[in-house]
Amino acid sequence: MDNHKPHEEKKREVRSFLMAREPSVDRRFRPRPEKQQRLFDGIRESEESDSTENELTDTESEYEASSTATADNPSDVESGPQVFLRLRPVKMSCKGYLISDCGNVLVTMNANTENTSNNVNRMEKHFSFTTIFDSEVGQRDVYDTCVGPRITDEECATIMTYGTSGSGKTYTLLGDDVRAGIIPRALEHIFSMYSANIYHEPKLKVINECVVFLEDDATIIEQQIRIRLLEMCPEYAHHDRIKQVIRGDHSFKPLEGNDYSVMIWVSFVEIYNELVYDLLALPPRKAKLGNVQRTNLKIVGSNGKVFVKGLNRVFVKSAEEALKLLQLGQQRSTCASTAVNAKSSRSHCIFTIDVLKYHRSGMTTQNTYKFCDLAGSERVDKTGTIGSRLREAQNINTSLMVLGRCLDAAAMPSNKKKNIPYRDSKLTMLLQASLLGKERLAMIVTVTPLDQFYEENLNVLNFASIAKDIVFKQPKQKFHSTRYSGFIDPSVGVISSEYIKTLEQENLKLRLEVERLKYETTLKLQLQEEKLRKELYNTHQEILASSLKVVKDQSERKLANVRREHEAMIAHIKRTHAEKIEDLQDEINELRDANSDVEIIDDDDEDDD
Ligand SMILES: Nc1ncnc2c1ncn2[C@@H]1O[C@H](COP(=O)(O)OP(=O)(O)OP(=O)(O)O)[C@@H](O)[C@H]1O
Repeated sequence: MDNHKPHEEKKREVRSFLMAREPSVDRRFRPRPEKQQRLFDGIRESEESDSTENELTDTESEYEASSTATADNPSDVESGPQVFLRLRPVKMSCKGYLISDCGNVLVTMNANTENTSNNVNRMEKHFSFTTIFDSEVGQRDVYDTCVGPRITDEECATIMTYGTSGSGKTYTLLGDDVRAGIIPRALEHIFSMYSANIYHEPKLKVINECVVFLEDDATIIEQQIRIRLLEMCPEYAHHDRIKQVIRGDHSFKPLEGNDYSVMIWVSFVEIYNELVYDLLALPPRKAKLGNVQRTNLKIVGSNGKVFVKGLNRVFVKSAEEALKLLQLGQQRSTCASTAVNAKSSRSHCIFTIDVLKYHRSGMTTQNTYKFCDLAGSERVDKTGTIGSRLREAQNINTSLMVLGRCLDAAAMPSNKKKNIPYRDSKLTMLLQASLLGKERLAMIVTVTPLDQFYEENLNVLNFASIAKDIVFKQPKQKFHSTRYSGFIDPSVGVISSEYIKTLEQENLKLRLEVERLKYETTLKLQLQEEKLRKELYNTHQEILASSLKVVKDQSERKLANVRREHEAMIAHIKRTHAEKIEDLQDEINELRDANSDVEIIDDDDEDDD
């Protein structure tokens, strides 16, 4: 149970460690307030009756100020981010870190001058948390305290792990093959909770932070993307065992009711050296896993919504599929061996689970769970980091510093609130919704309780203390209006008479609509037929007229030719006959002449006789 009450403005003024300070800066020249103030004035007011008052004067103020003030109103704390502390198991216990008797305050003190660069850090400090998980606390309890209630209550939440390199951030989120982390548990929890109403087709999708209904061809494409990515995933041999372990650890209850359908999508994004990459990007066909071309994606802000443009959201049907994709993304993320962690994450990674719940009323609620594995803060001077590791570390530290500034601005009392500098880093841009209090924010701070990390741990704890002071309004649930009647399966569970009535009305409406459409279609067809017939007749007439004309012309031409030929022939025959007549006349004349000669000769012959 938490004991804080973030109400007094004075509380912030008495702090001496709000931000992690660069030890090399000479603090003597820092600007100081003109009016000197006694450090614990604000605390004494609320602690008048406290008998331990005098013992408090040589410690830092954080714990006293908040713990005493908040005991009477714990509900106030619930409205801010929850900040948990998890201590990594170490071989040798270290006296510098102690958990107070009340169980939610970490007391640090280090007399060893080698581990601290200034006197302030050597002082005893008290840091309070929502809950502290000692090194013996297992993954199950961490999940049940930090994440489980958010999922059971169906609240959007961002869960981020923050700490020095090697302190167990990735372990807390992912776990190992035996001790599942909070993400596998969350996936099992979600799929168990909605098991009866999981819809196995990607019909609704969040695109640019809006819920969109997918047509059949888009649904097929989404299924193909899902199958292709799953084919690339490494075989997750331990899944069955992990599933059994998780089910043994928790008893997730299915939600009651059947008047909704649920579709679940996952996405995985990496911020490396201030560039944003999609860890679930689909490679071009034939490209191997290692050859995936990484494209830097843009973060877009529109109408108060911030999203990564072109980020692949993948539809999943089971916790196993989602885990496979998580592993695939994990393989693609940037990690390297450093002085403190053999497999150190060199980037910030955000794994997002979107639960789209379509209600029969036509409303869709969107619950988003973001799991953010922040890269470890690092003292580059101590670890001797060089080259590309140094550049990574500088980028990591810068974005964490901006996150700290955002938390600091968000923690300001409302009358002193400044603009929160979200835009100063990609990480804070993406976490804007949770930093504004629109989504629940839980921060799991991981610490390796060893002397050698004392100063880094103090920075981390200071950072956490800022987050603890933020007060948010109650987060709102995201609603979308999307109509699609295909989701509800009436065969599931008991059907209410109201539901049947709605369906009958819907049915009647649809029948009438079908009749109306039929009538309209028939009318349209008839009109079209008539028009076509007319067009056909006209065309036919035109063709007939033109062919008639052609035939007429041709026959006239032929007739004229025949006539000419006949006339020529008659003339020729006439000429021939005239010539023949002339010849015959000539013959007749000759014969006549000859006959006249023969008569004369006969006369002479008679005389001779
Ligand atoms: N609570 C824990 N219980 C058991 N082992 C742990 C715990 N915390 C961390 N470890 C182990 O410590 C090692 C480093 O942890 P992890 O990789 O999670 O660190 P990290 O904080 O993510 O570091 P980095 O920022 O460099 O990526 C891992 O081998 C992990 O198994």
